[in-house]
Amino acid sequence: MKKPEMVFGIHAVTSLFENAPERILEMWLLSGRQDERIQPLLALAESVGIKPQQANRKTLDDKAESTQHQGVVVRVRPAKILTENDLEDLLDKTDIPFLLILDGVTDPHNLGACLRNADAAGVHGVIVPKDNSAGLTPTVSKVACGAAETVPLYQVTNLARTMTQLQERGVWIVGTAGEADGTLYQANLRGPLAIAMGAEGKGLRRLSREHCDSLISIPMAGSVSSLNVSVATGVCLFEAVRQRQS
Ligand SMILES: C[S@@+](CC[C@H](N)C(=O)[O-])C[C@H]1O[C@@H](n2cnc3c(N)ncnc32)[C@H](O)[C@@H]1O
Repeated sequence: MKKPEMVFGIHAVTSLFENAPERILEMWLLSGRQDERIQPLLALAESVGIKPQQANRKTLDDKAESTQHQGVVVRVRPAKILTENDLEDLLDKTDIPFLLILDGVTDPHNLGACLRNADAAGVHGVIVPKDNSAGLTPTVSKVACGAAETVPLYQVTNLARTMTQLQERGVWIVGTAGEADGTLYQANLRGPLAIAMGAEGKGLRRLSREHCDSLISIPMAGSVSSLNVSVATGVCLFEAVRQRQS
C-alpha cells in the first residue's frame, strides 16, 4: 500500500477538503496565521472534524519539502489510482467526452499546469501512460491549484491500445505537433474528442502519433520552434471550448 503523502498550499488543500475530505489525516498551520485567506479553510477543516496543529515555518518547510506551502500542509491518504477500467466507466456515463492525453509529460510543474488548464476547460479526464510520466506528487497538486483533486487522471499501461479503445468508442483523437500541416484553427474540435500532447523534449511518440486521427499545429509567428507543453495544452483546449460552445 502507498505511504500517506503531503499536500500543501491554500488552493490545493481547500480543494482536498471540498472534494476528498476522507483522504485527510492531519493538518498543520503556520503558528499565528489567522488572516482572511485562511478562515474559509479553517471552517472547512472544522466541518469535517480536522483540528489543525500549529507549526513553525521550518517544520512546514520540512513536511512539505518545499517553501511554497503558504502556511498550510496536510497529510493525506494517496488518491486511488485510476486505470483503463475506470476510463471505460467514464466513457459509459459521458455523452460527449472531452479528454486530454499527455504522452509522457515528466515535469511535475507541467503536469500540474495541464491539470489546471483541463479543469478550467471542463475536460472530463486526463490520460497518461503509467510509465515515463509524472504522477500525482505534492508539487503537481500545488501547481494544479486544486485541479489535481477535481480532474480524474487515468494512468494506462499501453497508451496506443487505450487510444484504439477510445476510437472504437467514437472518440476522435487530435494529436499536436509543431510541424503538422493542418492548424488548430482549421480543425473540427466538436463531438467526442481527445487532444493528445507530446512530451517536453521529444513530442508525441511515433506510435502515439500513428494512432491519432489527425495532427494539427499551433501557428507560430516568431522565431521559437515550439511552446511549452502546458501553454500549448491551454491554447488547444480553449480553442476546443470555443468551438464546442458555438
Ligand atoms: C515542447 S513541445 C515538444 C517539442 C518537440 N521538439 C517536438 O518536436 O514536438 C511539447 C508539446 O507541446 C505541444 N506543442 C508545442 N508547441 C506546439 C505547436 N506550435 N503546435 C502544436 N503543438 C505544440 C506538442 O504537443 C508538443 O509535443
